[in-house]
Amino acid sequence: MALLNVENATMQFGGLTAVKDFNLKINQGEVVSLIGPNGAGKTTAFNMITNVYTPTKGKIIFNDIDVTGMRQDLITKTGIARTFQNIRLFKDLSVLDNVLIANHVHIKSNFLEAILKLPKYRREEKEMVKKSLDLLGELGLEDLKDEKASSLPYGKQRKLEIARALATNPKLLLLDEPAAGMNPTETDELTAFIKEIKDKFDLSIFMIEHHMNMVMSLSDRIQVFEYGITIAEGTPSEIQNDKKVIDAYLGVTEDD
Ligand SMILES: Nc1ncnc2c1ncn2[C@@H]1O[C@H](COP(=O)(O)OP(=O)(O)OP(=O)(O)O)[C@@H](O)[C@H]1O
Repeated sequence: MALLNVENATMQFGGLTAVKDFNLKINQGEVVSLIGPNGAGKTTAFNMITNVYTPTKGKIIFNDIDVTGMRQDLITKTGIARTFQNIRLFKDLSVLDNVLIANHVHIKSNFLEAILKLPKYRREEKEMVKKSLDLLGELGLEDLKDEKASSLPYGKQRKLEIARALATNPKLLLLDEPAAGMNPTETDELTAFIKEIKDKFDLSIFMIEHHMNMVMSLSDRIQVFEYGITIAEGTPSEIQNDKKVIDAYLGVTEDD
């Protein structure tokens, strides 16, 4: 059984069908990318998987669990983490605090134990700080731990956002346009970073991205959306040579 199975997921907003009969399988260790013109429904597909929107039809099965319509924090606990098109950080908090907050999804102490700072909570908190520092170390961000998130250069903010996602111990990482706003050098660096974390953390990845060099170099498979419908799927070379895709998208994209 694939790690992620999306079966006929459909999302309607009033009279608009943003995504229709979306089917996707991602196996353990695979990188799958979703491409398509602006407004094709890519982010909506992510939003159905993470239940920002509950699909109007269809199912999302992750790791043999039906997560369709499940509370977002519980979906995170099953092992799905995501980043957003527009970076979402606690801008006034430090790098370390940003990761610590994400880590709290796994805290076991109850509310009272936390409020009263009972020994169990204090012990857990100490472990969380250590885990967060270790993670920052593995990602090469440890030196920045005390910096305010908003003071980091853009590329580092992206990495911090990914670090926050990794702090929840995901099996599947969803990246929504991770290279948005990056120049070719930054994009290459991010591509290498994603390859590195994929291996280090044993991840499967589902990514939306417009930078075609990055998509082609990272993806095992690519799925193409147009007007909420899958018009093609295949390996990078199959997609690059698909006439429908060239007409709908590749021919007109602003590439790097
Ligand atoms: N909450 C919503 N309510 C109504 N319509 C929505 C909502 N979210 C998305 N849509 C519509 O669904 C369609 C798909 O949007 P979506 O953001 O998923 O596209 P996208 O492929 O991610 O685009 P982009 O590349 O520009 O991010 C668009 O027509 C959009 O206006």
